[in-house]
Amino acid sequence: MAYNTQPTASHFVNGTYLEDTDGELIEVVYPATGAVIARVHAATPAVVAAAISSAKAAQKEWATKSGTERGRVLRRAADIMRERNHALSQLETYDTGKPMSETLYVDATSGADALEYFGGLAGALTGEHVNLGGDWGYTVREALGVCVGIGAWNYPTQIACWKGAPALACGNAMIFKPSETTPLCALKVAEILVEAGLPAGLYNVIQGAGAVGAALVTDPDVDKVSLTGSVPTGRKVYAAAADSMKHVTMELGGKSPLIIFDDADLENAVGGAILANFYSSGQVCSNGTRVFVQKGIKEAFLKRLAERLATAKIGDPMDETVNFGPMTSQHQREIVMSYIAKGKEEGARLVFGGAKIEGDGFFIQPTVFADVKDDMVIAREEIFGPVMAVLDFEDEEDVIARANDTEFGLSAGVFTSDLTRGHRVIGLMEAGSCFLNSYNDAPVEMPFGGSKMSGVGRENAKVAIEHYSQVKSVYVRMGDVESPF
Ligand SMILES: NC(=O)C1=CN([C@@H]2O[C@H](COP(=O)(O)OP(=O)(O)OC[C@H]3O[C@@H](n4cnc5c(N)ncnc54)[C@H](O)[C@@H]3O)[C@@H](O)[C@H]2O)C=CC1
Repeated sequence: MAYNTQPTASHFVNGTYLEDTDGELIEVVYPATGAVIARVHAATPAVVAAAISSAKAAQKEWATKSGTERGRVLRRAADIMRERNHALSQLETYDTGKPMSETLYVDATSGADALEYFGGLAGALTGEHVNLGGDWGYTVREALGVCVGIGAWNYPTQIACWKGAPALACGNAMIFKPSETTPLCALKVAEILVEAGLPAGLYNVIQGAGAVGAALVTDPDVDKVSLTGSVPTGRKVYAAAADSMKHVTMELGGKSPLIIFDDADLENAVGGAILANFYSSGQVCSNGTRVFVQKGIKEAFLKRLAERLATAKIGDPMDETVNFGPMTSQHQREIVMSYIAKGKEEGARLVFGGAKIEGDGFFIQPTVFADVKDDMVIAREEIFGPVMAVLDFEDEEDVIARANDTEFGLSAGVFTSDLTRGHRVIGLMEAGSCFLNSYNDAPVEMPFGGSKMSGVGRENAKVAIEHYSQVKSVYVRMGDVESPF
């Protein structure tokens, strides 16, 4: 099977597709060709209200079901996603431009993993008994209510599931607003959940840009907001949510360090640096874009990196042998090109790529700058594209200080064959998601998220349950009440 790129309607609310053509038109562009492949409309206030009221109405009953019952629905949805992986991957490729060689293995697959994992966990959610010496207490893990998920454009299916699965497992409803750049795949997630038996209203998808996101974040009936996006948007959303004391999860940007010591296995270090910079054409929040390479291995590293980059197959993302696709939007390509120009202007040494690939799609060559200095713009700001900055270092203590000298704290990686040193250095990294002799793995069993300006809270793993539920404590007195009056 293959999905139509044009969805049945723009939104999915209360168990079914919903259209309101009064909303602003959003054209969906296939990044590999620049062709318009679908048209949707931003949610009007009426659509936002319908999404919130249906979520609110459905959530109460959902929360009364046993975890096992809720989990069963999520696990069924995971199975359906896996059965339709090819069609979902194709749609994700149309939406994002990421090559099929990635989407077939990472996007719907990772979404299904989250549904399966939290589906399995749902039945195990319990409170605690607390012995108070005669009296006693217990705790109950309760749902928060109506949760809002707001997504970025790089992993639309995955983000829709990483937020939806723990929310639903805990007994919440979820209203998901995809990025206006990639609106298609979340609708399929909603369709599949309903097919798997999810009652209407519990997973709604509405389209739109920042204004629709802001309308959701400020609605008094919304109890929690989980955003995946940039730091500037995170600041706005966090502030807006604070006004009514909503719970938040913030998965924001980064400028993560990858430290390569000269005793590292060269092939693995080069492979790690490639995964840390060029997967999804560099549009990955956790990318290790500041690659600190110890002097002794530097020339060998750069030589082997260039050799391996020259074998990247760039082109039609639907061709399953292609492994490097376009940027997701024309706008993002312009941003990345301006950073490449800045790198040249600041005197970094361009050792690979650096140019647009002419044609209708939004392609850029994988790009590497060497001799980058810590204060250069390309070493300080998140580029969100295929641009690696290689920085030199000699001393362990020095590189730790430099790696941590950033407002971000999403990820960090270390390559070394000295495991004692590896753990010592990783232990000192100010980052939420770290990698030792690896980079960018994101299994659902591991927490994912950042420290410092890169975020608040964690997605995935058992810890996500803490962010989609709250604890009620109940004190039980076994004797008489002693009061002063
Ligand atoms: N830490 C993580 O897990 C990840 C973080 N990211 C980060 O996302 C960014 C790239 O994604 P973009 O879509 O360009 O980010 P963005 O910040 O421009 O937009 C993110 C989402 O927020 C919405 N939005 C914008 N203004 C809003 C407002 N005032 N109120 C509510 N919602 C609003 C947008 O419509 C979009 O859905 C990068 O900084 C990247 O590092 C991306 C993927 C994963």
